[in-house]
Amino acid sequence: MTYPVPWINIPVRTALAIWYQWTTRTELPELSKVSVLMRQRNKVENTLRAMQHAGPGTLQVISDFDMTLSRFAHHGKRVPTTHNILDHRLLIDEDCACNMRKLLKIYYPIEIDPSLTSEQKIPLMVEWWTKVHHLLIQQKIQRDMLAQAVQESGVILREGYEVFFDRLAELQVPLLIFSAGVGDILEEVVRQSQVFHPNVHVISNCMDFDANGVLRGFKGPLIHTFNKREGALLLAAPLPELRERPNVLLLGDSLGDLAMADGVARPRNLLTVGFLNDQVEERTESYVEAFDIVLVKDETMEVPNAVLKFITSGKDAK
Ligand SMILES: Nc1ccn([C@@H]2O[C@H](COP(=O)(O)O)[C@@H](O)[C@H]2O)c(=O)n1
Repeated sequence: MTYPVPWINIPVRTALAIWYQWTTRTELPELSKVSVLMRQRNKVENTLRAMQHAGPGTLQVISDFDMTLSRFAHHGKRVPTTHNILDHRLLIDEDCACNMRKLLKIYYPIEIDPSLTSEQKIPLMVEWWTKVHHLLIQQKIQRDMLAQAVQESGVILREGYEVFFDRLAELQVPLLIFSAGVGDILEEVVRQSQVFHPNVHVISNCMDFDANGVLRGFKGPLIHTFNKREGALLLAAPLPELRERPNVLLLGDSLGDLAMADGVARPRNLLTVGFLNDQVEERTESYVEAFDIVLVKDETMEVPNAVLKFITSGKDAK
């Protein structure tokens, strides 16, 4: 007999902990779905209660963008990342597109390879991002064309994203989108999805345009998947909206995303949710070890929305 278990390769201790979490009651029924894995459900529930008790006024949400707020796949097809949205004839020529795809084929497997450490990956990620940004700058991309490229790209946010963004806005909880993607594209996706509310802040690789609106470089320090700690300390920590909020709900799809909360001064409670989209068997163990809640091949915001509803349904919530 076969069972629909997506984590067959994990140690017995972890498997038993997950089994226990499925067979006992929880205050959040969404956490009992088979796609939800938790190493320590008690810790998750205690953190949720502590955050609920502290109220939404103490909460901030920090989220990655590509393949976290945006979907990994839709109808069996990969959804483009913000970098891949730029692969549009309005913006770049065939040669450049071909080179970018070649680089993706080389470096993406390295990015998600569970047998390599972050230290081993970092120089290669810097190489990838630098080469791609260089190719893009040579294309003299026009700012005015970005909106159309996004519109025609097929990018799509996770099911239930409206509830997530709207609830945060309604409660005035800051949402920091911290992305190693392309900031201008990310912002356009959020804008076209009609959820770019005033509580949304973006840290990313932002394009630098000349007076004629032509791309001439990227502003600020390069952000890749595995240097988000530096970005958090340098760029997120000074943001006044986030400084006095010690409770953090963090969403990511890479182990590197866990560093996005490193800039939070005096953190009190941190709840981390990891979307495990790709190479599931190989990466389940490391994700379950690293994230509090792991969502396996889940293209929805169902669990983050349930968590958010729970945290913000206590005192001083609307
Ligand atoms: N040339 C590139 C470089 C990176 N990517 C992908 O973008 C993701 C980074 O953005 P986050 O919002 O997730 O921080 C990363 O996971 C890379 O796979 C790309 O597609 N092309």
